[in-house]
Amino acid sequence: MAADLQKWRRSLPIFPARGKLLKEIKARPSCVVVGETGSGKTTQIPQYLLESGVGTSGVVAVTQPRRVAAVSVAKRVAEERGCQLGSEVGYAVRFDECYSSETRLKYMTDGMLLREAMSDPTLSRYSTVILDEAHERTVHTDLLFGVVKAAQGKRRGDLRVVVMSATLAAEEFSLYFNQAKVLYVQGRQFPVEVLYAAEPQQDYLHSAVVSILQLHCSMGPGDILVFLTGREEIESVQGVLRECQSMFPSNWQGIHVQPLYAALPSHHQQQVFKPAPQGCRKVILSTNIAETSVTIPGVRCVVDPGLVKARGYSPVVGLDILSVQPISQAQARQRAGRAGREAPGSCYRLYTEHTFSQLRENSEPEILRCTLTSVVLELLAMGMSDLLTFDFMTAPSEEGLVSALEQLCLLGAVEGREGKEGVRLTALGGKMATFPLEPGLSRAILQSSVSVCVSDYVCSCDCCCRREAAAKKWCVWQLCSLWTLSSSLLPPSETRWLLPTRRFHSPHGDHLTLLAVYHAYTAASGKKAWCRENFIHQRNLRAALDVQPQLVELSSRVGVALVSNSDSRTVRRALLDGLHCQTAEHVGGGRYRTLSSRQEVFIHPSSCLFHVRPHPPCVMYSQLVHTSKCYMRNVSVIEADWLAS
Ligand SMILES: Nc1ncnc2c1ncn2[C@@H]1O[C@H](COP(=O)(O)OP(=O)(O)OP(=O)(O)O)[C@@H](O)[C@H]1O
Repeated sequence: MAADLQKWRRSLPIFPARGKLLKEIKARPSCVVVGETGSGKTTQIPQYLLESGVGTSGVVAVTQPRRVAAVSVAKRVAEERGCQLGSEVGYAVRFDECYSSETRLKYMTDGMLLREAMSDPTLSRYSTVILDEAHERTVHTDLLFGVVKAAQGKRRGDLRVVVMSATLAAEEFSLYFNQAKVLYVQGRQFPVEVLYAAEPQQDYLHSAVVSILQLHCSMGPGDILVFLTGREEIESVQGVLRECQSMFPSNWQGIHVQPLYAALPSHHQQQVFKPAPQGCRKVILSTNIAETSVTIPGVRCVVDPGLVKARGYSPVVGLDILSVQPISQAQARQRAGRAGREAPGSCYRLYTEHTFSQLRENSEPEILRCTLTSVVLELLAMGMSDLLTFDFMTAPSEEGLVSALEQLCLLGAVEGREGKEGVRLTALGGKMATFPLEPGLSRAILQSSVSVCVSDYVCSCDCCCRREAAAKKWCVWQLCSLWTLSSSLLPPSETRWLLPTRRFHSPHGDHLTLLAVYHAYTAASGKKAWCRENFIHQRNLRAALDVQPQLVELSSRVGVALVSNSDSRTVRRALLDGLHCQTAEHVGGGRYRTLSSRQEVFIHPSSCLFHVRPHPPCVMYSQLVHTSKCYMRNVSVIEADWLAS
């Protein structure tokens, strides 16, 4: 096996360029590598560096925009090197780490490296930082550009930076890193035939289902990867396929569906990399998290409806809204690239060639289209008190920065002059930055820990967490751990009202419903059977619980005692401390208006408050999603007079 893999490595398009790449990369502090998808950038360049001895002077970090890619690529590279994952090759993603003092090559999400930079701005542990999939321009990658450049400019002249991109538009990266040399890797591994719809499709979900069924009947061996926009769509397509299978078992029995989306816990995501059961064809229904870096073994065909759910800042609401948008041409190429990784493949675009030509070439940098509250908190935690001097590759708008500062001021995280210069992080802000959560959630945890003190004891270990739950104590921090995976814990919205989980519905809303599910699960004796009966994903719930000890540890690191509360009211008030900008009042007929911007919003059908009558007069929510209307997700009832205090 190891010998086969070595042969395979030598057959990759990047291999002939190995010597030249190493020479160029080692000769200069920064360079940009551009290569087609599948040429071998992500898996091979870090190994070449390791083999040339670079890892001995410090760890080689490779950043990825997404968890699933960081974990799956680390596994693959460990396999290619014949080592155990966590030894020479490891990974670090939010709430899941697998590396040791032996690790020389670490795949990590861009967010994780940024967190390390907060306590170690010169990244002293690393000899080389490889910023992969740079063309995606996630907020965290953009911030890392500034962080590594600043580190090189200070005491780390020896820090080597490699920016890797699959698009030819490398000039911007080169200019930013002081005219860094651009190295081109020729060739892709296998051809991918791209086919377009002859006419625009009215209903892309219907077209996706039809394409899957037709391909299943007509194509040879190989798996199918379908890009959809979110969990709801994935589950509805999965449902339709299941119905087809039960109605026409002889035709469709061989289809083995695997969902893949960000809120699925890591181990669940990793299932898609396993082969389909004997005699079956894997059909992977995925969001855009499978778009870059990942190789899903067996995939020969991609179905691409050309859409993505992305967040965008709404100046009207003053918050990010998730909505479905057309992808860019670069994304479409990345998607097609997933089909030609192990053999020639094909990609069915469910839109016309004309539509493709109208798509924007590259995605707009995320930093230009999201709220900057977390970004500003992270920058301040890294000691960048003058936001105007931060060397952004693409600077966000001044209004965006000011509005983020205002939000952080309201959350008690910053103090100082009104404006962008000379602001300081408060002690609370410093603690908030320690948690890898939205600033509002961190604030809620800290607030409940400090002032909501009806606790009977202080929790400091994992088994305490379970005792708290058994005693049905309400803990904001436990809730936050569930929240990180809330969208994958409960059954899909359209069936939720018919299911036994309905009995956990709290009249106070979704946050306490989640806690009620958690309490019932903890108290259940046969947990597996309980989850089956209640349509709860046990592994997802366990993954959420695994987050708890980490929150406990982070809290003790900032000198905070996590406490429990005996009533749900106190928990909601603590949550409101973090979410007070995300509140709305009922104005009649199920219509709500946000208190900050008077935007019209509705309770999402997945919420346990959706059917509640009369409508709660005042609510807080954790997210806005725009589909046919603007919906609030994860909604809880609050009392209007709490807002005044
Ligand atoms: N988990 C895996 N299983 C099987 N083959 C793999 C796996 N990961 C990578 N490969 C093989 O290695 C090749 C190179 O992958 P790599 O991720 O390094 O390419 P890349 O140039 O970084 O592409 P992209 O930008 O699309 O990620 C793939 O085309 C595939 O053939």
